[in-house]
Amino acid sequence: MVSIHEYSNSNELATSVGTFIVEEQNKALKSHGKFNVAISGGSLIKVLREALVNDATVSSQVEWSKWHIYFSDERLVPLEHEDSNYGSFKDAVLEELTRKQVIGPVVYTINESLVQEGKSENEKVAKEYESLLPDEPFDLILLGCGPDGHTCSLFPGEAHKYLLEEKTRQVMWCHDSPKPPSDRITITLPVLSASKAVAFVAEGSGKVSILDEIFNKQNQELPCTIVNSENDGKTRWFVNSDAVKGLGLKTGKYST
Ligand SMILES: O=C(O)[C@H](O)[C@@H](O)[C@H](O)[C@H](O)COP(=O)(O)O
Repeated sequence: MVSIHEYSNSNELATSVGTFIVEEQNKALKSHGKFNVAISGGSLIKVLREALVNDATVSSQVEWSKWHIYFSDERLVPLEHEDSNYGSFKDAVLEELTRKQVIGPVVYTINESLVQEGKSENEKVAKEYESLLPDEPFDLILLGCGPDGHTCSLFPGEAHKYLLEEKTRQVMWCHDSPKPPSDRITITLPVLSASKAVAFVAEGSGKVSILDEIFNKQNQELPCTIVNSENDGKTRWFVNSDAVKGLGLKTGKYST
């Protein structure tokens, strides 16, 4: 069963996400001495800042030097561009670690020089990024949920079916993303299915109707529903009360 953890307050939600991440970190360190985690862009990054940097209890337990951080999807723009997921994560978290003189994680970015060469290099960017992925399954993949039910840069609809149907490649690319910017890379469903744990974070009243589609109507055309179905038992959703208002879902707090 997919667990849904609901919080009325955003700080409480962030603390809970942070506690969960530390728990997964500790399991990974015990089993293989490092923590391989993939993160998404969008509002998740603000939650990560709150959870892993601002929250004193959680941040004191994060062993950053043992983290290997990848991006579950990345926008194909220069790393300093305001749309770059790496850039947002750097501004929100990495710079703060530098300021505090914390030994930081290893962070795997796209090859920026290929991005500058333009769309013709998208496939190469994806292939190179795939070659950086860990040999073993991810310990944790952290996801967001778009208002159309996309996650990573796996979008619903005919035009993007090829992304969902990919069975061999671990990283795919697209040049017509419905959410700007248009050119992106994304990990694929087999990578999500292999991951030891998967967690979504979704906040705000703007998510109610898509969460209704995902959880109540179980719309199997939606990437988020597919991830839930393929990863049943190891998937958690951290939501705030506004995002699930009136949906009648069975929710409970996360506990270790
Ligand atoms: O790079 C991206 O755009 C993301 O990885 C994307 O999949 C995001 O997680 C969702 O669109 C949810 O975004 P919000 O949490 O901001 O709604």
